[in-house]
Amino acid sequence: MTTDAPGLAAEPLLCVRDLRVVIGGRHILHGVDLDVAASGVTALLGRNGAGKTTTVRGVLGLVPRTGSVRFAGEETVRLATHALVRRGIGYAPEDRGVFAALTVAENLRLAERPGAGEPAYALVHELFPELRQRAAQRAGTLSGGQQQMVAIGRTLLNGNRLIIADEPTKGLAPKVVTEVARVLERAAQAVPVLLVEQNLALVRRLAEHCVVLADGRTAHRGPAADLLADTGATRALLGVGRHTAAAAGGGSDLSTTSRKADA
Ligand SMILES: Nc1ncnc2c1ncn2[C@@H]1O[C@H](COP(=O)(O)OP(=O)(O)OP(=O)(O)O)[C@@H](O)[C@H]1O
Repeated sequence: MTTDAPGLAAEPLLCVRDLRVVIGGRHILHGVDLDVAASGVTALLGRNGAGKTTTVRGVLGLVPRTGSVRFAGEETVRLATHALVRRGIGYAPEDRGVFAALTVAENLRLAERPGAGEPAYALVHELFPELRQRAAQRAGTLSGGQQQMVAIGRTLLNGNRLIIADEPTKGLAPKVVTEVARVLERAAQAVPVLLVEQNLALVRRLAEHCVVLADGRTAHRGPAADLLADTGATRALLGVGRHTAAAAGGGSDLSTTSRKADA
């Protein structure tokens, strides 16, 4: 199930093969295969502790890794993080990384990257007009959804070719999850997104393709809709039944059905 790229018509933008990560002598990833489509949203799923965040860190060169990480046709596994960032990978971390005491405009200004050309404020404001309206507002006073707009807006400023969003809905109320879904939907119109997510309703709404990790390995790859329609597969791979996987709105949170391995 993991040898080719099921469901991807065009050459993937990001192509990860046999990614392995060892931290402090502990084998965390044992061979992750992952393709990110050149458009739209690809979801990275798995129970708590499956290795999703470590995979993202491996792709970004934030942890020592082996295997192959091809980005836009170039092998990058030996590149340092700053070189990967320069090649156009934008990262929106799990905690959003927004500076609460700074205004929206200041948060965006801090994300400008020298050498990346003119910052794409026009694109950011076109996708998220609210960020222009709230330019002078302190980011700490924004809603969770608006803060996510800032986090994603920053990744769009520098002409990035891929955005990695790490659990953007974690800990958010259902209404805010809907807001974040709209943010991601708009962002994915401009740039392909790799979405690490536990909320299956969001995955159902946004993602065409998905990759499921289990115990540091790729357990499944294919169209997201097919996986979420398959009760047996969602139960086996993610530990949830159909009523949960198919639910609309902000529910279907994998993190409520499995516990952190290290908790
Ligand atoms: N720096 C580290 N040192 C030791 N073990 C680690 C380290 N980082 C992650 N791990 C372990 O590796 C495994 C995978 O963790 P990871 O955070 O990648 O999983 P995840 O799928 O993102 O989980 P979650 O959904 O809970 O965020 C877990 O057992 C975790 O405890």
